[in-house]
Amino acid sequence: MGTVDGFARQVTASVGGTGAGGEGFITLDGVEKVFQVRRRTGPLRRERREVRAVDGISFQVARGEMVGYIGPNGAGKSTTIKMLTGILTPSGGRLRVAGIDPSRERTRLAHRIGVVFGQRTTLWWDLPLRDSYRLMHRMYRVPDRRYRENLDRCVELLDLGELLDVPVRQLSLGQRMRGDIAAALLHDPEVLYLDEPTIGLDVVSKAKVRQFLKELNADRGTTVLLTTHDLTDIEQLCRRVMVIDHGRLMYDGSVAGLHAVGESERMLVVDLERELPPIELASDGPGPGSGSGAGSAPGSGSGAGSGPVLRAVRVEGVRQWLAFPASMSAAPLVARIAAEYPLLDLSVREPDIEAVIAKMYEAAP
Ligand SMILES: Nc1ncnc2c1ncn2[C@@H]1O[C@H](COP(=O)(O)OP(=O)(O)OP(=O)(O)O)[C@@H](O)[C@H]1O
Repeated sequence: MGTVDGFARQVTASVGGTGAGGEGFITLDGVEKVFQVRRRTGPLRRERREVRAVDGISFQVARGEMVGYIGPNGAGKSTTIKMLTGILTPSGGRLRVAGIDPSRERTRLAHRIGVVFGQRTTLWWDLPLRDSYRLMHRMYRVPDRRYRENLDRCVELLDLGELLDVPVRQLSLGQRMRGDIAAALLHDPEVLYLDEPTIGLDVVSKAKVRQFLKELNADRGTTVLLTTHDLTDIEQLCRRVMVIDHGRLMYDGSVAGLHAVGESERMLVVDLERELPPIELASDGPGPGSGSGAGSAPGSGSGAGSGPVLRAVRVEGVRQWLAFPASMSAAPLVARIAAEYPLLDLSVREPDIEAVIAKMYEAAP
């Protein structure tokens, strides 16, 4: 752990984006959460054990920021969010959201925050969406006009028109998620916590949710803290990302910086017109097979002087998996491949969070 701690200090110091001085809109200062758990160790014996779910985390988020909060399973993400909503009380440290201590003034804070837990719904299972929203209107005492405006906006942007009279239990996961996001926004919260908002969604639903969040943040200046296992969510939505592992902040900085620190790789998966030797492209020159049309057979050489920036790591018939540094833009590589190889189809795969974090550990001094 010592090495990793040293590494964490190094990356947060060098790439960190918390900004010194002043109080953030969301501020955590040495926040801890320790759970006491009992475990049966024999027929009559029970052992008490401490789980340090959050272990001294400090960061600040400015008003209007959209920040990714990522980490492997059990890292402490949900526990942090629960403390930020006031559901859980920290065991130590100081925490403020919009100047409010969440666990002490949970009700007051509730009017200023919205929460979406992707794995659970805040909607009433047997009621149509419209009725759940009416109940929330009353609960949060949202002025009528404001409520109607917010509802109309969410219905339009989240494409909920056809679904308002459908009981929640009959909605698909993607429809329910959009319904939940609308529910979290009816009272105009200044902060939105999203815990896995795209989990289990298909590509189209994910795109809808992401587009909506982008617009929400841009138009309304809503501060967003986003927890996800999908790095594409982070790539598309957040300029800043924090990584936690074992309850500690491992990294706080840009998404590109995360890839650089973790030396992670993205993958282009290409389908070619015919089987070819493994593709390799050098960073500073035309790829192999220049002048090749569909009829030529490009070789696997690379430009002089530098190593390959993209290389095939797997070949199966006409399909090749081409790895390249995740900090690089895929666009110029795609253009080169399309120009130089007989390309039929192509997709980009993002590295998963576990792989990026594993690389961070490997890279730790
Ligand atoms: N109520 C609880 N009682 C005891 N331990 C808990 C409790 N809630 C969480 N933990 C433990 O705290 C640690 C962090 O859990 P948490 O749910 O915050 O992780 P996470 O990063 O959100 O994980 P995931 O990505 O799997 O949702 C885990 O070891 C978990 O088992």
